[in-house]
Amino acid sequence: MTLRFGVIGTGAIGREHIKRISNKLAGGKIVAVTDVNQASAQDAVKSFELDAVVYPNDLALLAADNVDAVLVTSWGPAHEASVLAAIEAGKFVFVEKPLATTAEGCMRIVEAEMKHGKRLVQVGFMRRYDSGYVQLKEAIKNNFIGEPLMIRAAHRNPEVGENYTTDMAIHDTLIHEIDVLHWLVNDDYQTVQVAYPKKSKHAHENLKDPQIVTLETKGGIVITAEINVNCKYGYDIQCEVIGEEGIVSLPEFQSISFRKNAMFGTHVLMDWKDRFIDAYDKELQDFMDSIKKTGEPNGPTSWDGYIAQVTADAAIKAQDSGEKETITLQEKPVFYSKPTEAVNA
Ligand SMILES: NC(=O)C1=CN([C@@H]2O[C@H](COP(=O)(O)OP(=O)(O)OC[C@H]3O[C@@H](n4cnc5c(N)ncnc54)[C@H](O)[C@@H]3O)[C@@H](O)[C@H]2O)C=CC1
Ligand SMILES: O=C1[C@@H](O)[C@H](O)[C@@H](O)[C@H](O)[C@H]1O
Repeated sequence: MTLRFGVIGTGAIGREHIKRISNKLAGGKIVAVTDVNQASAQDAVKSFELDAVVYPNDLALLAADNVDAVLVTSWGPAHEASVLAAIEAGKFVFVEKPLATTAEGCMRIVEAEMKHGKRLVQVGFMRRYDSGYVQLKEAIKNNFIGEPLMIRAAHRNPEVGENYTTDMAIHDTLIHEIDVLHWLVNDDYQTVQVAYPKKSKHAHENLKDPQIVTLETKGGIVITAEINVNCKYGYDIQCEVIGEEGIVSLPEFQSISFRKNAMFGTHVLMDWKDRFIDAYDKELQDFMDSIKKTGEPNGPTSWDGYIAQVTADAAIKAQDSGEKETITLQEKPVFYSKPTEAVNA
């Protein structure tokens, strides 16, 4: 069975996912596309030689009988409405982060999905599929370093545009650490605080960069995450878990080493699209395979999207207050507690 996809949003990541579903992965086909910028949707069909219909909007696309699943890859503020409409239409949804831009919006999706009665939605938190993070999780689970005590993480981009604002460091960038780090240690967040070191001369006038975010988990683990989006030298993701008996670290992205001009070194990636390329492939392949196998997606859930948004909201509050802010989650519904495959365990 081929899963027939409609794509809502044919910008940067929408096109990346169109390419991988059409040319690389097994079991999916793009049959419909839409974008508020209709020229972009038409261009995607032409550029990727898709046998797909261009629809004027998400609702028209969702009404098409031959669409089994949608990729929601539009701008964050548009996600909630498209995801709710897709659930209403009974279609499977792969939605890029954020699930919705408010915790209330995420909760509306959670409630709609529970009302539907089975899982339809997977959120694009692809790091859970990255082999480095998977190895870290295995090591922690197997007690290789004893109880984890601290995590040091960094999310560095070479540069960002003028439209990148201080709060985006949380809801656009840190959101990946927010999701993957509590999953890594199987714990919940309790508090968050944000500090601003000396500002980089490369940060534009209204952007506070870098930022240091400190998260404490209920189990007492202290996480410090550096967000540094003008680091200049590359796209660099770091994670080190310090345990009672040892330390485990995220592997560096593999690249040849070189000896040249009196230097020994290795290359650092510049583009986020390359760093997690395997993880993007795996998350979408898993989305298709698990739907075919079990009738439900297996990856990060709407509840995971809700956790990320509540935590991001508290972190944004902490950016303004300078105080330690409490992270208060509602109780996890049984609906999202059933055991799933490894990635979500
Ligand atoms: N998982 C990851 O690593 C990444 C996730 N993202 C997320 O993916 C989403 C898209 O990001 P990009 O592709 O970088 O943005 P983009 O700006 O390149 O593309 C977004 C597209 O959505 C379209 N759009 C906006 N509202 C729409 C609506 N209501 N209906 C249909 N189309 C609509 C825009 O016209 C644009 O073509 C964002 O939520 C972003 O946070 C982006 C990059 C990486
Ligand atoms: O989601 C993403 C982008 O929005 C963001 O701009 C990058 O910094 C992230 O690492 C990437 O994964």
